Amino acid sequence: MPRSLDGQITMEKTPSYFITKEAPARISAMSKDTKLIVVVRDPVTRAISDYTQTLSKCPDIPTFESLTFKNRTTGLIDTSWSAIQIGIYAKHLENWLLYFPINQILFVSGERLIGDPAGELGRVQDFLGLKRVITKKNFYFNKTKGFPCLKKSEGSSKSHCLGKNKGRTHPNINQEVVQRLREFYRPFNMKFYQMTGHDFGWD
Ligand SMILES: Nc1ncnc2c1ncn2[C@@H]1O[C@H](COP(=O)(O)OS(=O)(=O)O)[C@@H](OP(=O)(O)O)[C@H]1O
Repeated sequence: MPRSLDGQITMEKTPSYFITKEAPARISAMSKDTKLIVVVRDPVTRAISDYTQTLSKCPDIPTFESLTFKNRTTGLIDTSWSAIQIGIYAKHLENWLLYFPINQILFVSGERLIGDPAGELGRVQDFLGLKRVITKKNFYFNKTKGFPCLKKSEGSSKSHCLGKNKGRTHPNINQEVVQRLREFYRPFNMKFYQMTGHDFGWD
């Protein structure tokens, strides 16, 4: 990580940090004061999104339904499948709390990031001790993309939406499988709400 000068913040984004066992110790050894931001969304939708991304690269993979279960008849979920494993947020968070206090971690709601991007980014700016420079005026809803996008900024003639690999259409998943996954995640979600002091409403 490059050093920051006074008045600067160095930021780095790596989605896999949150689930990487060695990451908290390494980051803490680099700087105990590092502020951490984690974007979390409903783990069931997250698993389907993850699967959609893999499917776009490898169209021949088995169905979501068949990858979900170790045993479809007994309903035993395959927790070794990364798409499922990553969504057990409480378990990953436990590992971070061995090295960082909870108030040094901001949990951003993936759902609110879509529904109210300015509100969620307001929380991010507050957490980082920044003036709220990004506000509602910076966003518009792009009907074609189906997501909020950034408005043109001063000096730039272009508005900006996230790329084609963000906001893909998800395949239809068997509702019984979705229900079973909801049951599976419920206790982990409850624990996560308790640990963070925030109900993300994924039920
Ligand atoms: N404004 C805007 N535009 C497009 N997409 C948006 C936006 N805000 C949040 N999202 C959601 O971001 C999801 C993709 O992010 P990822 O977590 O997969 O990104 S990362 O690759 O892990 O960095 C992506 O998931 P999918 O919908 O499953 O593609 C989106 O739901």
